[in-house]
Amino acid sequence: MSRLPKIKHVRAYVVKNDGTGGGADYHDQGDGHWIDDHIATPMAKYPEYRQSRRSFGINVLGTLVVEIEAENGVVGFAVTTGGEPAAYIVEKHLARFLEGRDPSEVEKIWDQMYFSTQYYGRKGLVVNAISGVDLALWDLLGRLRQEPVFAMLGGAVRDELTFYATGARPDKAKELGFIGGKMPLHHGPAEGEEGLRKNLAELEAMRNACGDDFWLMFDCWMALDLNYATRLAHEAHKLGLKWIEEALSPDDYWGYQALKKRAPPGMLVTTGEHEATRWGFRMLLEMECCDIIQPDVGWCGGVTELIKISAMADAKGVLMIPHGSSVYSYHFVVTRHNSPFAEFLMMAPGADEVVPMFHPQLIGEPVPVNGRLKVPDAPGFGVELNRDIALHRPYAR
Ligand SMILES: C[C@H](O)[C@H](O)CC(=O)C(=O)O
Ligand SMILES: [Mg+2]
Repeated sequence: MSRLPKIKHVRAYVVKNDGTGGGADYHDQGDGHWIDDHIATPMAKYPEYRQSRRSFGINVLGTLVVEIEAENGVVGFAVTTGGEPAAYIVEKHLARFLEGRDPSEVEKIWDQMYFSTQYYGRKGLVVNAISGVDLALWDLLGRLRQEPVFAMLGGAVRDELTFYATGARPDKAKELGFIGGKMPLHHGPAEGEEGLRKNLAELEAMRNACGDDFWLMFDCWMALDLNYATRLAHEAHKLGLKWIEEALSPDDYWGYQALKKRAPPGMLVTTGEHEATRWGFRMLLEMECCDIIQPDVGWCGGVTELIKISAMADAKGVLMIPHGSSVYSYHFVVTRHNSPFAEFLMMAPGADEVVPMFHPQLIGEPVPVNGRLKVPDAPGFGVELNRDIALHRPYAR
């Protein structure tokens, strides 16, 4: 019988979205940032949406902040994306499954959040909102038990994390001590042979700058078709590309299955950052779509669901390297043998220095030094909410 204080209140906030918000909505950056500089996307077939992802609304949702307060005044919180629509779902629908309940009932609460929203949810925004609540609940539980989340997940299996960096400057990432650099693919199929040549020229330039042994990867952000992805994989293999990421639509399980068969031996096919729940990842795993799954813990269902996803991948001999998500993934990665390294998203505009991934929303957010990080052992996820940022609670009850 748990002796924890009951949950008193759930609150959902949004952070003002003005194109310079950053934080958990890391695509919400100002002009001149590498993350919005002609990156290949499924919208790039429309020339007017090719140069900037903000032009088609990549940052329209903004950040969601969920706070869960226990009867004794202890507050757990989490940040993720989803903004105002997710805040509505949290306050108007999900909060009822937490308030008045024991915070240790994570499984039952998750089950009720998921199945009560299944008729309009299952993936995307709704599971994003569920993830935010689940992460805040784990944070609260850690604070109440005075334990870091990684300890509640079974404890660390290694002393520190090692990171690859995602950004437009793998050469800088190498200097900064990362084990690899994942570059955004800049040109999609609509830019034809010339675009393909430019993609390969960028890879070649980075290969020359980084040397033969440094990992280089392409992040294709769902932009390609099977034929283009297969051609890119074979040409890039000659330049030592380690993996081709999220080449196709997340719904195209059949395409991923074919790509994995067609990719050159030794090149890894990775995907999953826009996939959700044990059922979505079961499709990727059973259909043998990829070599690495990349769930985002703030989008795939939270820690409670990541436990199940990770176990399935482990049993299949597939690595799980979560997408971005800062401390929320670090606490998980350090506890699992099939997550041997982690991703760090370079949020400096030029991708040339290490800055906190979710700045300015988290206080005390740890960053890798020389590509390495010891996960802090403060209670919960070990970070505090920056109360100096403008938080807005649109659906206060
Ligand atoms: C660089 C990618 O287009 C995206 O912004 C981030 C991502 O997919 C990743 O970190 O992985
Ligand atoms: Mg990616």
